Amino acid sequence: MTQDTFIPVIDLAPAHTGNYALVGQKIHDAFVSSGFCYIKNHGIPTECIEELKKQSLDFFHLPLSEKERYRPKQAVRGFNALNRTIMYGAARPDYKEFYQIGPELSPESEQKLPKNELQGVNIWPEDRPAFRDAFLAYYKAVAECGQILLKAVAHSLNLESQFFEKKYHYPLQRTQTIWYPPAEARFESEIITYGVAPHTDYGCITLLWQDDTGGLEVQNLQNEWVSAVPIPDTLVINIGDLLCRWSNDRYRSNMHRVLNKSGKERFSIATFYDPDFDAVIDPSDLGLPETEASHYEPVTAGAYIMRRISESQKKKSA
Ligand SMILES: O=C(O)CCC(=O)C(=O)O
Ligand SMILES: [Fe+2]
Repeated sequence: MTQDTFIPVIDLAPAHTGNYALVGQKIHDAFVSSGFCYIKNHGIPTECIEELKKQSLDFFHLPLSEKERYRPKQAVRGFNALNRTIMYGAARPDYKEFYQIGPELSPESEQKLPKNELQGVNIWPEDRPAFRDAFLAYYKAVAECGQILLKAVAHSLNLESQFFEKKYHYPLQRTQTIWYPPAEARFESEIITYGVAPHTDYGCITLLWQDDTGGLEVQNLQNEWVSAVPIPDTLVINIGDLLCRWSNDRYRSNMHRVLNKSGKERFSIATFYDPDFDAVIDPSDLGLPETEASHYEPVTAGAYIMRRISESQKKKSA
């Protein structure tokens, strides 16, 4: 299998006009093998991406003491400095800085949900309204793309196209702009310092925009690392452990990592587009044939994601 077929480029254009079948078939083929694809015609305007990139790089280039004013009070929202986060199982913290925002619920919606740490308000640099505007514009645009994509994913699993919509009333959407500083010297020691250490994502679906630097690598079926080379005007899409579980292991949540060997800074925007906190994730929803047992008990999306986050924190302090 060549790299092109391992991480195929899928045109989302038909799905924008309601034709999910064609896109769904291609998504199915990608998600059963690599769990990754690129999508073109994702619908997010180039200016929207470029503006968030500009605003974010301006922010990341500020002195650390200035950025630290926006460090998280809760739910990892705001600015997270280098060495702040460590991937589960990793020897060292990730060599990246990131700024994260999440959903802000109306008081009525908040009341409907159990109190949880993923809820909260976003943190914004008060003197940078253009940063906030760019972030929120992208947040909305990428959610629209996510909704269309999920209709195609529903089709790919022989589910009605509204299947995911019903589980995404107030989605757990976390969007991060990520800055990987130039890091050549980091390869001299025997323990590699990853931009992001090898991992699978926790949730359902990840939509990633990456600049032209390169560095994202995905494990192939022989457990070798292959580059997810930057392709202009595309997003990289991958599934996480929760959709793998929901699909009763039909779809693969694949290992990936970031190694910024370029000697230059790298910039990406990751969106973890996950269901409602109280959405029940049950493989039986697929309408499994009698001969196929469900591999997993039902679990709520929020409980599952919180458990994965806290397990990772336990390993960090162990
Ligand atoms: O920045 C990237 O290319 C990927 C980041 C990633 O895999 C993650 O944050 O989970
Ligand atoms: Fe990831």
